[in-house]
Amino acid sequence: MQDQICYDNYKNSADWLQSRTKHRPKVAIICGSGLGHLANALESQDAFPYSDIPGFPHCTAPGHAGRLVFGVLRGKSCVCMQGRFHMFEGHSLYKVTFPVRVFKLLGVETLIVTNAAGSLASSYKTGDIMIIRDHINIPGLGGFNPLNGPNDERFGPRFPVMGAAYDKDLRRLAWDLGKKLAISDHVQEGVYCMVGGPNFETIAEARLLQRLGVDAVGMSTVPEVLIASHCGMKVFGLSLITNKVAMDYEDQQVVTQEEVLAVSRKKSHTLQTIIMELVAHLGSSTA
Ligand SMILES: O=P(O)(O)O[C@@H]1C[C@H](O)[C@@H](CO)O1
Ligand code: HPA
Repeated sequence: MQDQICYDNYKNSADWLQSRTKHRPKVAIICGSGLGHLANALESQDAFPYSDIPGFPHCTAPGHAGRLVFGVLRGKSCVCMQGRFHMFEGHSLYKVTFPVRVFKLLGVETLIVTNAAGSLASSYKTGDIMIIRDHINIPGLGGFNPLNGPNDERFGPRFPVMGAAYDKDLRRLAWDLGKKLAISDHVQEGVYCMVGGPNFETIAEARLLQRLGVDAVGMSTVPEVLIASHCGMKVFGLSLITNKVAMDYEDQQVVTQEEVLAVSRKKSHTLQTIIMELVAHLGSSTA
């Protein structure tokens, strides 16, 4: 594979970071579009622009600040990606997932992924939070997979099982936290689908995805989850529903990226609260 990344590149990046921060995080959080505010809640921060970190790609998507922030969240040492990399930016899937293997080498055990997504499930409302139960990988079904190419056994097996990628105990904990925080009316659990983007779906594509059992659609997350699961990390994912996907030719609702960002910024508070509570409970008997 032309631009597959070798072990030494991940190691070089991990060593560079370890020599510049005292934090030794067990938890990594990837902040989706408009959700990077969460990183500001970290205490005792050490922050690095992606452009300074060896091997890190450049972040070009709107609403993604492009900084890696180490710090303490609810008493736990964490590392937070304030912005992620997407396939539609022109990055290879190896680059999109580069930070996840760096996190593995830093000692991270749990990956929390977040994203903005459009809903196909008729019961979902804009502003709802969806706990990701499972995913459909449309680029993956077409052969675009960050695990393509020679397998490095130091990270994981050639043919990883993906049927239980989203940790059951963490999903249950998030449900319980939703009840405790009295926000369960806004919490859903469902199937996320990654499409390549950057265009939003046609009406025919939206109808197809709905028939496939997709509850929410976006253009990210799945590559990072594949790499994290491959190397044995626990994974937990949340989608913030920023819009309803148009399903009808008469539908007047036209989604724009400005709307996605505006809704995610406005509604990100609930998502941040769930993540902060979840992190606080990590390591307890239920997580
Ligand atoms: O990083 P995320 O997934 O939040 O980025 C947003 C959502 C879609 O993937 C894409 C278009 O809205 O940007
Ligand atoms: N489709 C794809 N990606 C998205 C959407 C959508 O409707 N909303 C936010 N990200």
